[in-house]
Amino acid sequence: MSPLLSIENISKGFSSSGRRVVALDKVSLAIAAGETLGLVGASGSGKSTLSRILLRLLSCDAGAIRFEGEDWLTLKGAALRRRRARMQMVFQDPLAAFNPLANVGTVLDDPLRIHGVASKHRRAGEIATLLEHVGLPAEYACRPVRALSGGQRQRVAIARAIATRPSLLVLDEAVSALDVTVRGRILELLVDLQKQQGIACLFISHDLAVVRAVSHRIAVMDGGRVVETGPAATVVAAPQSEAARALVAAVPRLW
Ligand SMILES: Nc1ncnc2c1ncn2[C@@H]1O[C@H](COP(=O)(O)OP(=O)(O)OP(=O)(O)O)[C@@H](O)[C@H]1O
Repeated sequence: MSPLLSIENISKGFSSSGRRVVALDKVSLAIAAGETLGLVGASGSGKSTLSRILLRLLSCDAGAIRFEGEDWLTLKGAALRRRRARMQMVFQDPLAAFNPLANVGTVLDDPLRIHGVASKHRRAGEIATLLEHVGLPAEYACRPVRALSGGQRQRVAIARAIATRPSLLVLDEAVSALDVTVRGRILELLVDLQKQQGIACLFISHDLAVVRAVSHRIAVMDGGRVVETGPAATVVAAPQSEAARALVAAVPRLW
């Protein structure tokens, strides 16, 4: 069976102060339907560049991406907008993605309306269900986003991401700004959602402990390349690359 997502030989360079920086060098990865792939690497290894290319926020120099059987990088206009419903994202700072003056109900109503997920009279019920999925009471729909805690905002960001019934969530440092207890709860929520709804996830973080908590497989990036891929437990217990060994050594007490 072909994977849900396949990233094939993606390369990207930047020119910075007259110097050429190779951010990605022939990166290839695949994610099966319902699978969580953790993408981990030190700062500057190329993780965010890859996620921006995947989300069509940045173009690449070479390579191809297939998503749900389509050539993802050549999709344009209305076709791309339609297909975006199937690949949603959660970033580190949800306030940057929301209108902070909006209330939670509006934040969740937008994707339901824009992508035609639910008719007008069904949308309030759909919003209540989304809030329930992420562990928030239905009355939170009336609260302004800016009045929520960081963890609650990230729950709303996750609810918004799953509103369009995606097959893939891209989570880029999605729990990095949260304190340890809240982070643990959000990770539990993501694992539960992934199990209940079978959504595949690309979970990007510099923190191996966080990636290990949610991922089936882990890919390790270093200097713009994927240097190791394997089952999460194997990569953590027996890292093969220098980069993976360094990441494991950074969290020694966990295993
Ligand atoms: N717009 C840009 N202009 C110039 N260089 C860039 C640009 N964006 C990224 N880079 C460089 O590309 C490389 C990869 O950066 P990237 O942000 O993808 O890494 P990262 O693994 O996500 O790091 P971090 O965890 O710190 O965000 C780095 O050397 C970075 O300096």
